[in-house]
Amino acid sequence: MFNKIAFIGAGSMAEAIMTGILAKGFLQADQIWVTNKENKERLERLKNVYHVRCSTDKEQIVQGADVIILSMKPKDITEAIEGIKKHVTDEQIVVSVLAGVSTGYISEQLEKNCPVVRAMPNTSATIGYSATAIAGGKQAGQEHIRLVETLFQTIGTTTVVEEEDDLHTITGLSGSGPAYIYYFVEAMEDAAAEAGLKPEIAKELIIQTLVGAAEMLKNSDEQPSALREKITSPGGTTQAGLETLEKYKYQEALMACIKQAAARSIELGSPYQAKNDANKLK
Ligand SMILES: NC(=O)C1=CN([C@@H]2O[C@H](COP(=O)(O)OP(=O)(O)OC[C@H]3O[C@@H](n4cnc5c(N)ncnc54)[C@H](O)[C@@H]3O)[C@@H](O)[C@H]2O)C=CC1
Ligand SMILES: O=C(O)[C@@H]1CCC=N1
Repeated sequence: MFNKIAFIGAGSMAEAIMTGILAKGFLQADQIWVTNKENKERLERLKNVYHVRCSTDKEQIVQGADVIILSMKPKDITEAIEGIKKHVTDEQIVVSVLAGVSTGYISEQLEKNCPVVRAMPNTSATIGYSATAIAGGKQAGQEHIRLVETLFQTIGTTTVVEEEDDLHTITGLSGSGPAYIYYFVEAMEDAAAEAGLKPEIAKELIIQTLVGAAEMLKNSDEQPSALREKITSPGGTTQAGLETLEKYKYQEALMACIKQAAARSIELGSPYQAKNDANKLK
């Protein structure tokens, strides 16, 4: 399906995606080409660990790639596109995993008619468990979106959204989401340690509790609130715990967290809106 994929940006997200692709055998290592801004040591490491092709020669990276994955920070998008645009053709699919930046801006900077697709994965891609949301830009047809879905399905699930602007909320929800879970686990570990539990015992119990709750959410027809109520015996331990969370406004804090992350996505993308962007922020 794809003969060559080019990553422009060689950071943690690019690494997570390429790890997933390689683990699934979707592409061979020598079909994955990677470049970054100027960190040759980092490219050398990726080459040694994953046996992918690394180069600082942008033409060599981009030429003949079926898909070009933009995976730099939003602030670097303009310079990165400047570095590759003369090598990009209308036949290539450009995929951006950048928070906030619109497909319209990317098309405008590329000065090409190639399809641009925006994807928001998360780092669980590393083990094939990303929840990736995808939205097509103006030049992207259903066939391009489907091809991009096929690619991202190697690193987890894909969900196509009609409204590109929904990706801001999604970034705050599932793009950043794993970090909130890890933060939550840090607190559980600290609480266990303070109470004198051995870290390895606590870790095993915490992880299985998370996996079990996730599987319940996935497999049960019941709402999260109903599942919660089943655990909460009147006057019991769970009630005591939940009341404490309520006292600390836990739900309010989490909702504010997701809203703030989404607002930050809008903010990060705001310098990079296309002049004539149908997807311009309302
Ligand atoms: N880390 C995460 O969990 C997620 C990140 N993202 C998005 O992925 C993107 C990358 O994030 P990370 O991998 O965490 O960042 P990172 O800082 O680890 O990596 C960024 C990479 O871009 C390269 N770069 C910078 N300027 C460049 C240029 N002009 N030409 C070529 N390469 C250039 C850097 O050298 C570096 O290799 C961001 O836009 C972020 O919004 C999306 C979903 C999840
Ligand atoms: O923190 C960030 O900006 C990126 C986007 C989603 C996850 N990490």
